[in-house]
Amino acid sequence: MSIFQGPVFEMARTQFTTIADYLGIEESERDRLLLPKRAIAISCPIHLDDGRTAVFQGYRVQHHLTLGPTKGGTRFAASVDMGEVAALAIWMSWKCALAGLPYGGAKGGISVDPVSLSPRELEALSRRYMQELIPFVGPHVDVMAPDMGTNEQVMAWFMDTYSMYQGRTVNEIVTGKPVQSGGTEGRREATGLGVMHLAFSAMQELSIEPTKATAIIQGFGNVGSIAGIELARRGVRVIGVSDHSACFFDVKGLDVEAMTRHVEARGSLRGFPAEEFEPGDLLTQPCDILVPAAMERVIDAAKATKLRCRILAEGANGPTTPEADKLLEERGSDIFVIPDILCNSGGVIVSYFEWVQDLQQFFWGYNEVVSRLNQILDRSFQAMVERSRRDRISHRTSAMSIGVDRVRLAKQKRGLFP
Ligand SMILES: NC(=O)C1=CN([C@@H]2O[C@H](COP(=O)(O)OP(=O)(O)OC[C@H]3O[C@@H](n4cnc5c(N)ncnc54)[C@H](O)[C@@H]3O)[C@@H](O)[C@H]2O)C=CC1
Ligand SMILES: O=C(O)CCC(=O)C(=O)O
Repeated sequence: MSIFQGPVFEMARTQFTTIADYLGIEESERDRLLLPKRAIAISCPIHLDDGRTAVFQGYRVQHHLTLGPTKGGTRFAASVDMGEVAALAIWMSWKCALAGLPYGGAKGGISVDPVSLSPRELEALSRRYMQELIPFVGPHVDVMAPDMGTNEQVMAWFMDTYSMYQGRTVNEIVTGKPVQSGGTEGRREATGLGVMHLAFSAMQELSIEPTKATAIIQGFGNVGSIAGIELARRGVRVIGVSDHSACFFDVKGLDVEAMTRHVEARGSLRGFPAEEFEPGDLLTQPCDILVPAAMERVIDAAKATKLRCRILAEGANGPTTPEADKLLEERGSDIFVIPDILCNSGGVIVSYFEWVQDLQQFFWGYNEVVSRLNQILDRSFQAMVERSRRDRISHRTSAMSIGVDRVRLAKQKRGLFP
């Protein structure tokens, strides 16, 4: 029985089969491309504040080693298991290849609700996780970054733990660190900035005037809040916002800056002074730009038939199931999908810039980071749109096939040890 199980892994497998069929990849080559090279499971014991010892299950999956080190975020969430992490690592591979980054994909995480831990327990768990993974990571082996439930502070603890072990500061071991500790300008904002930039590219394609456009955002953490702020700053009316604790909808527009301040002060949107809305109905309200920026699989077949957005900007990884994808394709071109591996690629692109700066000990300014980020996003967006038009395929099939093809060609050129 495979160690990679569950609906999220099955989704990554189904998507890959669609791409492999489209690219005409032989059956014999498919497992080599899809199955992760390394999958590590660890147990992380820590002392809780009440004196008890608790053991948390952690994972790290490194998908392929063909193009360079592996790269990807670390997720702290109750849902984390080997299957979910493996799917996310596979998606990282196609994402990095689409952006032209010299990485294979990786992802890791701990099965824990980080909100249930005290600050001291969170630090202990973060440090223990990195410590257990020291034999399997390195600046030229596998480079972690933030994902759901982790942030700049967790990255600083990872870097410090690894550096103490090495006896010197090794900034390049993780990205997404605070600027004060070897991080880059722009990484904290990068994923949300990329979502906004690509939503603007899509609006241009559809001749939508941004100052007349509306947006709905599900998930108000790093990705969702920054995407919301950046859209609003450029004149888009954000009419719907939710997180795990509360949901708001107002056609007149919501004050996303005030919402961000509320989350910074209180940890979530709970208690924000506005009228609450039924979260189950948020994604299907009419809007120009819909940004799922929380969990996987929130747009299933039932939701797909009811979506009333013009642009689906996938800030989250894997928000749309393959069944929903089929239905969206059947609806023709009425929804412009910006698939996750493109839409949220701003994060890993600026992580790449951070790694390069750390290796060189030579740091860039914010404008340089954003300008280089936009260049890569524009190149990927154009490549996706052109291939999709040329071969009459969906944006997801187009974007993923560019990524898969690049990994496959690199593997073919390197050959197999006889
Ligand atoms: N942080 C990054 O740089 C990147 C993140 N992503 C993806 O973006 C998504 C969000 O990640 P982050 O913003 O970093 O995480 P985060 O931990 O900063 O925020 C997650 C947000 O989702 C909300 N949420 C959780 N369950 C929800 C539910 N059932 N309904 C509505 N909201 C819910 C949380 O309350 C929180 O506001 C994930 O899919 C992640 O893999 C993708 C690329 C890069
Ligand atoms: O910044 C990175 O290295 C990875 C970010 C990430 O986890 C993702 O793109 O899903």
